[in-house]
Amino acid sequence: MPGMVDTHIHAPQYSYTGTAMDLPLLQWLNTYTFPVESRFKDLKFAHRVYTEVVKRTLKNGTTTACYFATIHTDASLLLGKIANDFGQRAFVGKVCMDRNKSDYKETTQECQKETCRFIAELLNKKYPLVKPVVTPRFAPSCTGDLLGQLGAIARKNNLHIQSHISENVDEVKLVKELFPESKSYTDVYHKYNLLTDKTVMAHGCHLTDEELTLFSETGASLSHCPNSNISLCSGLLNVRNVLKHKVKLGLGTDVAGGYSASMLDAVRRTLDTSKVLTIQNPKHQALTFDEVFRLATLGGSQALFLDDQTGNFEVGKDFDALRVNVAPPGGPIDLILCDKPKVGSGALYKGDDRNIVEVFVAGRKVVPFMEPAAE
Ligand SMILES: O=c1[nH]c(=O)c2nc[nH]c2[nH]1
Ligand SMILES: [Zn+2]
Repeated sequence: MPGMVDTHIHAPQYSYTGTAMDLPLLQWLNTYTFPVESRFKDLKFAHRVYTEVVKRTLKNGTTTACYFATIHTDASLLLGKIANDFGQRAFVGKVCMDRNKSDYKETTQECQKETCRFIAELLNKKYPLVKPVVTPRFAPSCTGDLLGQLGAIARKNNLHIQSHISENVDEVKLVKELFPESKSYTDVYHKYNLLTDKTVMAHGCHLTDEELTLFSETGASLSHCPNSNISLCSGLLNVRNVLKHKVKLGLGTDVAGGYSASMLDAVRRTLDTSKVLTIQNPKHQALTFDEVFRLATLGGSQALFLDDQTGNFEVGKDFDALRVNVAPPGGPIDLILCDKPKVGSGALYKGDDRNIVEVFVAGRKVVPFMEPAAE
C-alpha cells in the first residue's frame, strides 16, 4: 500500500505520550508541554527522543511526517538530520513563540533571527527529502509583529507553513481577545500572509463555514487530528463539511495531544469521530473506510503540497510504500475470512506495526532500519 502521511506531529512530545491526558488544551500546554519542550536545549536529550520518534513513526508506516520541534534551533536541526539519516521524508519546524507566561519563549527578534538561521542551515544540508517549515506555534503564543515577520520569511523563501487553529473553544475566545481587530481566527493568519497553498493548520474543529471558505480560496489545508481532539476534549471536526468546502485535508497523530504515533490509529479515530457525528445527527453521512484510507495517504500529500511526488502509485511519483503482511506469525491478526476486497480494511482496523514488514521511501528500503551514515 502507499506510505502514510502524518501531517501534524510534535517530535519532542513523543517523550511523554500517553502520560498527560487529563487537562484541556491551554492548561495542558502550561502544565505538561512547555516544561518538557524546554528540555530540548539539551542536545543529548533531544537526540534520544528524536531518534525514537523517527524510528517509531517509520515502523508504523509514516513515510512522510510534518514535525513541530521546539524553539531550539540546534535541536531542530538535529531532528532534520535524524529524519534524513533514517530516510524519512519530513518537514521540520523550529517552533516560534514570543508570547508566553513562562520563560519558554524567545524575543521577537531572536525568533526571527533564529528562524532564518534554521532555514538557511537546514537548506544548506541539501537533504533530498527533509525541508524546513515556518512554524508559528499558534496565534495566542505569537505577537502580531512576529506573525508578520514569519509570513514575510515564508513568502520570500517560498516555504511551507504550519500552525494550529480553532482546536478548543477557550483558545478561540483567547484569540478574539488578543486580536480584536480580526474578524476571525482564520483572519488573523490571513492578515499576516500565513494562509497559502503551502500552509497546513492543525485541528480546525470550531471553524465557521466562512472561515472554511477562506481556507478554500487561499488553498490552505487542514490536518485532522482526531485522537488529540478527543483526548484533550477539544471538539469533533466535521470532515464531511470540510470536504464540502473543497478544503484540502490530511490526517495527523498530533503526538502528544494524541496518545498514538501510529497513522493506523489516526485512520480509526477519524472513522470513530465521523460515526459519533452520525450518532448525534443521523443525517450526517459518515466517512467510509475508503475515504479515510485516501485521507491518510493521498489526502495528506495534497495537504502538504507534495502530491506531485507521493501519496499513491501513479507513474512518475516516488515509490513511498509499505509491504503489508495481513497475518504474520505472532502478529495481531490470526485470520480474516471474507471477500478479498475487505481484507485491506480488516488489516488496517486490526493491524499494527507487526503487519508492516517493509517500508520504502523514494524507492529506498528504510524499514527494517538502515544503519545511519557515519559522521
Ligand atoms: O494539540 C496541540 N499541541 C500543541 O503542542 C499546541 N500548541 C498550540 N496548540 C497546540 N495544540
Ligand atoms: Zn499540535
